[in-house]
Amino acid sequence: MTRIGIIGNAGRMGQALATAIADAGATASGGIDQGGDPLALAKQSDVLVDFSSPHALEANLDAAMAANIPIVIGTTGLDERHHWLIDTASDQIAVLQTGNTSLGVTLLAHLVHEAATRLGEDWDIEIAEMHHRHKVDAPSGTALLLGEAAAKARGIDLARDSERGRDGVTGARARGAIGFASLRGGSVAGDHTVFLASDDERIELTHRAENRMVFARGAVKACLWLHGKPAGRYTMPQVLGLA
Ligand SMILES: NC(=O)C1=CN([C@@H]2O[C@H](COP(=O)(O)OP(=O)(O)OC[C@H]3O[C@@H](n4cnc5c(N)ncnc54)[C@H](OP(=O)(O)O)[C@@H]3O)[C@@H](O)[C@H]2O)C=CC1
Ligand SMILES: O=C(O)C1=N[C@H](C(=O)O)C[C@H](O)C1
Repeated sequence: MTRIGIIGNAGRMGQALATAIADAGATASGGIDQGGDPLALAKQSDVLVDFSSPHALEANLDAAMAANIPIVIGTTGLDERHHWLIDTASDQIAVLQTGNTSLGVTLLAHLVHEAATRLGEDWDIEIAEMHHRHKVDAPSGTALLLGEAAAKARGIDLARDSERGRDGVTGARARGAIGFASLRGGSVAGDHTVFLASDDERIELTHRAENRMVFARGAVKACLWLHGKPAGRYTMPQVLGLA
């Protein structure tokens, strides 16, 4: 039985992961929260799964490398340095990082890529997301992942060509930009809509997570798939056979 160590154990995702691990016939080898020892956890695990905080990422990657085991990173709010750390670690161990581990969002990203490839720049792309009142980062990791799918299809640089947090007299939207809007409230597990808006018509591609088990099941699938894989940076489409 694959032993999965949970980082962010007592959190909302940590609790969902415990259920998903048992449902999949794997074993939770233990779990840590803030102040816990990721290396001790890694030494008693076959794979780590991290749904905690960006502040924890470096120590978690170091622990996975020291124990020579793979790690699945679901934590969002990552910046360029975090991605550099992940790229560096993936020279040594198998790493999978994604803003959303659900099957539905993984497929949605494919659909967004397809739509953005086929529709020209006169179709404006806007991404709206809504999450529960406790969420601390915006835009969501999923919104950024969907934005990346659209940007890749259009051959643009998302960091340069996006419009985030409009407020006041912002001027008209820039042609070709990808816009983001974030709502927070209640207990919403995660809703995302990608709007493709042209003159006189509009397409809306939406995913709604009804609860966190969709993320937890996908994350456990990723853990089981990653166990035994050589060093490298892997993706959810690979895990789910959609690549
Ligand atoms: N990729 C995906 O599919 C999904 C990603 N997420 C992301 O996962 C993350 C966690 O979400 P959620 O479970 O809702 O958040 P919670 O706030 O409920 O849980 C976070 C957990 O991480 C722990 N934690 C904080 N800092 C550290 C640290 N330095 N080392 C170890 N553990 C730490 C917290 O412990 P303590 O209470 O002691 O601080 C807490 O138990 C977020 O970034 C969220 O966006 C969420 C859902 C799906
Ligand atoms: O914080 C959450 O809850 C979620 N975070 C992820 C994100 O930032 O996209 C995934 C999911 O939408 C839930």
